[in-house]
Amino acid sequence: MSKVPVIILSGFLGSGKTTLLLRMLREAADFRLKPAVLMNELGKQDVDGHLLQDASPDLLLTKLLDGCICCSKKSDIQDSLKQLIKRKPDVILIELTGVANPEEIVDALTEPALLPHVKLHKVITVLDAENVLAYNSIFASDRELVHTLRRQIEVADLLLLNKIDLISDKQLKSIEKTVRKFNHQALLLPTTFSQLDLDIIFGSLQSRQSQPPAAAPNLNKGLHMRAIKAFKEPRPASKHATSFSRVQTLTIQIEHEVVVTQSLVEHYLGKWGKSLLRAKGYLRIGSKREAYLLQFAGKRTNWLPTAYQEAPYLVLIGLDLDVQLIEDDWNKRLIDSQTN
Ligand SMILES: Nc1nc2c(ncn2[C@@H]2O[C@H](COP(=O)(O)OP(=O)(O)OP(=O)(O)O)[C@@H](O)[C@H]2O)c(=O)[nH]1
Repeated sequence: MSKVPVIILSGFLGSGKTTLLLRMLREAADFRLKPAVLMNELGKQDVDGHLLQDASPDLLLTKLLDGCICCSKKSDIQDSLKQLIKRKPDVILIELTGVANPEEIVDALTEPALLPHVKLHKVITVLDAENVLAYNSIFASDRELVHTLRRQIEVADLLLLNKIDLISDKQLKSIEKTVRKFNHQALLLPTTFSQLDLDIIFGSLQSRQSQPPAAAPNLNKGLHMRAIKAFKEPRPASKHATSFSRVQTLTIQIEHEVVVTQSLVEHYLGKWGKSLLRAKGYLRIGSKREAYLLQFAGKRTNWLPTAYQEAPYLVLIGLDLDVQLIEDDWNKRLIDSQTN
């Protein structure tokens, strides 16, 4: 079965994520797409879930309430997504809480139970144009939050600079300049009420329904909207790079009998510098062939003994990774280590 594309919607509280999601649900049918939604809210009360259900009564919707899935509810992501996948959606939309780091969710998609079933399509970050420049000073005492807000911008494939009805042209220019310092590659669209031509998001997706997908209609031709930088889909570099996102995931499958050393793996991971955001995997280490769970984050590598018995593998998550180069480098190191 082909992997279900996943679109992650991130952005600070009140920026316009649900407004965008509602729009996407309303227009998905025009692209012959059956979407499913995983919704995460910080509170126990499910306000946005009701809005979605009202707008789209047959919606495949799962909610994770009362906590951010990138920390306390991480273990629930798998179960929720598996439930949705069973219902055979064409695309899964995940709306994060305003304080979530989208990287963490990309990471969760690479867990063994999900990796064969889902692939990242895009990370979309919605920014509140009226407030985005003030966040750094407002939250100066909370470095983690400032970091999270910056990562929401840095890893996005599409940035909506929303609520531009509330700012002047001069402010808009200044925000564009600042945002571009953190992400010069994403498509950056100024919007009001998260209105954009959804062909940008849905256009490359295929319906799983039997009928061939129709040419995607350009529903928003009349919108006053401009792309600040021409959008260029990254070309898949190898069979692994099936994502249309800048955040790429490379899975290296390793033969059962292959044994590696910790230093080989650590040198290998260290080579990719800032472009490597995260790595993890299950590997057999040393002459005793002991199984270890590898966790690499923030340039630190941790090894934990594990009872994992399946075939070893290594997952790398990074920004604009040269997947072919990384794959070739691994194979070369492996051959060198086995022949020495
Ligand atoms: N003036 C103005 N208001 C907007 C715009 N986009 C959204 N809003 C309003 O801003 C409020 C918050 O929008 P939501 O879409 O719920 O924002 P959110 O990011 O989902 O918020 P959280 O669920 O708190 O994270 C709502 O009242 C929207 O109607 C816009 O472009 N301009």
